[in-house]
Amino acid sequence: MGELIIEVKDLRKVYKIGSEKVVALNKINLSIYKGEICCILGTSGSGKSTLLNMMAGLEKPTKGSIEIKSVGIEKMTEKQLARFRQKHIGFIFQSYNLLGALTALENVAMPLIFRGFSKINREKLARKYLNMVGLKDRYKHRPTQMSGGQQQRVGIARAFVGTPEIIFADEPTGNLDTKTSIEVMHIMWKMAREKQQTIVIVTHDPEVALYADKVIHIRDGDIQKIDNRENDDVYEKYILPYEVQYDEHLEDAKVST
Ligand SMILES: Nc1ncnc2c1ncn2[C@@H]1O[C@H](COP(=O)(O)OP(=O)(O)OP(=O)(O)O)[C@@H](O)[C@H]1O
Repeated sequence: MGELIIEVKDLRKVYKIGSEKVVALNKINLSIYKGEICCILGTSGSGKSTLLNMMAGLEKPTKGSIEIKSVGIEKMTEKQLARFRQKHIGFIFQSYNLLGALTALENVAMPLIFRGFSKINREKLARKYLNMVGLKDRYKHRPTQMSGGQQQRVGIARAFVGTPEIIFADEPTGNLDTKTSIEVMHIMWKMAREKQQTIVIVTHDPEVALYADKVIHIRDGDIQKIDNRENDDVYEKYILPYEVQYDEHLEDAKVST
């Protein structure tokens, strides 16, 4: 089965609003292995974001445990958590969360500051990752000068640039049209596979879940079922055909110029 990277045991989260209790997660048990592309799929209010936030150590559970690389993160202090996240985790957000005053290059280079890279190496790596997401000609652009799809590609480059072992993505295609969503899923899939990184994606969109090796169906705070797919299956069904189509477009472009 490979190396266990995230293990969630008997996880429960109850929010209290005044005298009312909302059970956001009931009793979640879950194992995620190194290199898996996972989707947490469910409708609005099912508990997806709560689960992701707890796996990322952004919220504390009411009960239960979360182990990442065999370390119980629910027991860590805020300072330990911050260091742990900087070292092992990348984030991708629905609304991109880029810094508006910075260029694409500066946004991507940002996580490398905390990892102790020199300025020259930060910029070199940031350029490499912007090239990988197809933004070779956008280094100097600021977020407002880019489309949503381009901004999310900057977000992806920023999440991957420090080669974290785990990437958490909360509705990464939530603000994008279908064509751009496919593009973004394609890029994330390829980048994660290249270095055997693990991705956990929260989504309400079954089309996004098509790219996952593991789909965790969640409803009313409970896991309904978990579907596992063969890695090659996703590649042959969704990645390869997209590349063939993309290459054809390139060929067309060559012929017409
Ligand atoms: N900070 C909070 N305080 C009180 N209740 C909360 C809080 N966060 C989430 N909830 C409740 O917990 C339940 C699960 O919410 P959660 O945001 O995890 O669902 P979701 O599946 O991510 O939905 P969405 O896609 O709409 O974000 C919901 O009933 C929600 O109202």
